[in-house]
Amino acid sequence: MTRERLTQARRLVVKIGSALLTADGAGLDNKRLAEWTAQIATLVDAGYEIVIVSSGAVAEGMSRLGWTRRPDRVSALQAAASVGQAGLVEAYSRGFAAYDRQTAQVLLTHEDVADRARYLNARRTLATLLGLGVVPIVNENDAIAVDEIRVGDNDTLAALVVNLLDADGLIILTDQAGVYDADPRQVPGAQLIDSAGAYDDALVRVAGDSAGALGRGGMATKIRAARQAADSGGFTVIAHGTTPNGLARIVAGEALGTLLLPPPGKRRAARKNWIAGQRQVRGRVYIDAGAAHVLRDSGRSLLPIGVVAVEGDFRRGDLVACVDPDGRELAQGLSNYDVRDAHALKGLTSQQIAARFGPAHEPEFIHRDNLVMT
Ligand SMILES: Nc1ncnc2c1ncn2[C@@H]1O[C@H](COP(=O)(O)OP(=O)(O)O)[C@@H](O)[C@H]1O
Ligand SMILES: N[C@@H](CCC(=O)OP(=O)(O)O)C(=O)O
Repeated sequence: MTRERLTQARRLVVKIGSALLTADGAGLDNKRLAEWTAQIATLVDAGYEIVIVSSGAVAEGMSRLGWTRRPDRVSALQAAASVGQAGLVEAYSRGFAAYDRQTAQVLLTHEDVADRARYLNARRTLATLLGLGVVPIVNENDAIAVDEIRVGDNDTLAALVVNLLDADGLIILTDQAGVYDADPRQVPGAQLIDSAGAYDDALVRVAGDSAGALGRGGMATKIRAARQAADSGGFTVIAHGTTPNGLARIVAGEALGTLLLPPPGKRRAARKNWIAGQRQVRGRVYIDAGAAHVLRDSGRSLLPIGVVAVEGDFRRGDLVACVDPDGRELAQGLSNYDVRDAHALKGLTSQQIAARFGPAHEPEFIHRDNLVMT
């Protein structure tokens, strides 16, 4: 029954991890890659819109450069990624050319989804490519991404693309048949989970964060990605990438891999997804019990009168966290004030603000459209 919704999906993000793509440090596994391109080309011919989020740049670069050990130095990793990315896209475009399909390389950093204008640009470009019947191949722009602007792992990047494009679902192909009730590499008798709610607490306990030698996040980032995809109403299937004709079978509703479903009725507005996808919190806003109550229960804006203290260095439009009187983070949102104004305005009523600072000041500290509960 739950698998039925997969048969209605049309726009999909398919994430292929390093663990699968690279034959144990010996460069790209071209045979597997040919199988995925064949499957995806067939689905696109049948009317599906598919974005591939592909890892493997670092691993392929290492192989091309003759390195056997993953370097620790960031600059060496970035060099390997730039060498390998060229090989990666070459391999995909060769694969799809056999089916008369064009591919496009789209390299993103966190800044491309954090900055509103760049986010909208990325969305428009990807949507235009899909409209043209092109298969976008997305990866993180590892050559220039340093920690501060990095998404960090491609499971999360793929979920961001799901949110960006309002995709119906995410299929994460990896080197395990799905999510087990314990890490199958550590626990031999572990049982495969057929389906679960993306937000089920039990999932977090079963997912170790140990990745393979080439992967980055292990199962923990995949579960987090499923939650992020669920926030825009998308399902996630985590499945083994070498199952014959696996993608077509998954979208036909066959019980392959683990299906993680969004909670019923959950579909956050694209703008709120964008806020939730932000990583860099620039400040903290301590709110009183009354403000915590209206934020939690009535979905209203945060007004300065409910703010007790502020800290951090933020400007208007930056992301700040709202902390309740018990010290728990309750929400995140985009501040209407910079930190100096915030200090001056905290605790004041809207009338006091208008009287002291003139009507130009926005009455909300964070408008409810720019606020996401955490
Ligand atoms: N509960 C679990 N179920 C399945 N795999 C798990 C689980 N917990 C941890 N893992 C590990 O996660 C690994 C996959 O993550 P990773 O190596 O990052 O792959 P990829 O490169 O495909 O992202 C598996 O090989 C497995 O050892
Ligand atoms: N962007 C990196 C991969 C990062 C990553 O998340 O890897 P993985 O966990 O294997 O999907 C690369 O192309 O090498």
